[in-house]
Amino acid sequence: MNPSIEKLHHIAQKESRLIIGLMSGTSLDGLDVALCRFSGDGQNTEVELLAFETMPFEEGVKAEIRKVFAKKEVDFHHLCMLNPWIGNLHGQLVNECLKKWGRRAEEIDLIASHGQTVMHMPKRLHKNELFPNSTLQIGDADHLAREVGVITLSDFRQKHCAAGGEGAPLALYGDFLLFSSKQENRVLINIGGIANFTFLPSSGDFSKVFATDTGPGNTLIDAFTQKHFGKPYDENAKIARKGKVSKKFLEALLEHEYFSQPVPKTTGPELFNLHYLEMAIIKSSVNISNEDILQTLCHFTAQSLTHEIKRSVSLDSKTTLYLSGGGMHNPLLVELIKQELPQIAVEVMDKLGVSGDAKEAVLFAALANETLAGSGFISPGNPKEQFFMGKISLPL
Ligand SMILES: Nc1ncnc2c1ncn2[C@@H]1O[C@H](COP(=O)(O)OP(=O)(O)OP(=O)(O)O)[C@@H](O)[C@H]1O
Ligand SMILES: CC(=O)N[C@H]1[C@@H]2OC[C@@H](O2)[C@@H](O)[C@@H]1O[C@H](C)C(=O)O
Repeated sequence: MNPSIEKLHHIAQKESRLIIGLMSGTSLDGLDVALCRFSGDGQNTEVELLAFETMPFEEGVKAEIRKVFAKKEVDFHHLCMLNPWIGNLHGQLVNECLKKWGRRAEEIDLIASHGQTVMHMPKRLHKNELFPNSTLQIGDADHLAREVGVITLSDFRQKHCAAGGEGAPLALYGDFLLFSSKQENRVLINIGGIANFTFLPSSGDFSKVFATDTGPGNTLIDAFTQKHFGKPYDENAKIARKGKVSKKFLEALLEHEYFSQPVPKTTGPELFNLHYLEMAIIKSSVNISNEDILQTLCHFTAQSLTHEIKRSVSLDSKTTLYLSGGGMHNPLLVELIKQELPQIAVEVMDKLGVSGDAKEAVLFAALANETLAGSGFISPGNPKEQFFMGKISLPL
């Protein structure tokens, strides 16, 4: 038997497994690397976050990714070369983390790699009946597996699409396994480039659990700050706080069919980008300062998120909201979210034992744990069918 397959079989049966979860999101700030210890599977899954790092991308790396990121037309040669290059790069960053943590590759059972999303094209966006929901993550996992010398699971979103979903938000599955509670209904909000939330009812009934993207998280705030203020993001909303909200511009931003479509739904910077922003400025025919624009963009993120929560979840005193993702460090955004949901307790994910910055990387590790040792998840297209996510790359 192939020794790697034998090893995989052994790992699946172990009492506990060391899994490294990797996430590189739409903000392109860096690679999130979470070292987790898992035991059990399904609703008996237990996770301990042993170490976490965000390994920042150098400017040159960001520039190479931006050449293809969410672009309708790209240099195909470049895309082809980026795929193995990012796989190797992620591998090197994992090796740096292992060194920092004083761990050897041989101790790690598995890597769960999300890769870098470069295009997300669900049917609701491409509107072409000939083609299915589609999404593309690059950073080839064979290269990553060889670079680190650890079996790697990757490309989780394809199976979700193949099974009838849009390929996101996959947070649904990990959130259900790791953070369900019998004591309270939970709304787990993640504000990355795109914002999303998962609703976990205290009944534990999976048929009532859902997750959806809600619109932009930080993506427009970041893109606008980069273009007009030459900074990667508006730290602590310092610039936005100098401006005031423009009602007309906000209304124009909120005027898109996406916001009235039923949940679950996904989106990305393919829709919410600087072009979208410029169109909204033209539509609202306002003459506002860059500071006003940033202030209004914070309102846009907060309102699209909270409107969707209010529309699709019946909120009561037994509901707590937990924040994760980089946007939870934006004090203005958090203030606005709280204002929109005055009756609901708002906490940070850290309260549930996993740091809000690490959550998404931990989630992919949880998906890998389930693929290896569990009985799978209920398929998005057929509630009677179980499905598993992730492809296997062997280092040898
Ligand atoms: N102190 C802060 N003040 C304001 N914004 C902040 C702060 N810290 C982080 N952010 C925001 O968080 C972003 C990074 O968020 P995160 O790492 O969750 O994104 P991501 O994982 O790339 O996104 P996604 O979940 O959409 O894939 C930054 O680009 C910035 O907009
Ligand atoms: C296609 C893609 O990469 N989508 C990301 C992105 O970032 C946030 C939001 O948009 C979410 O849908 C998803 O990531 C998280 C981890 C998810 O699948 O739950």
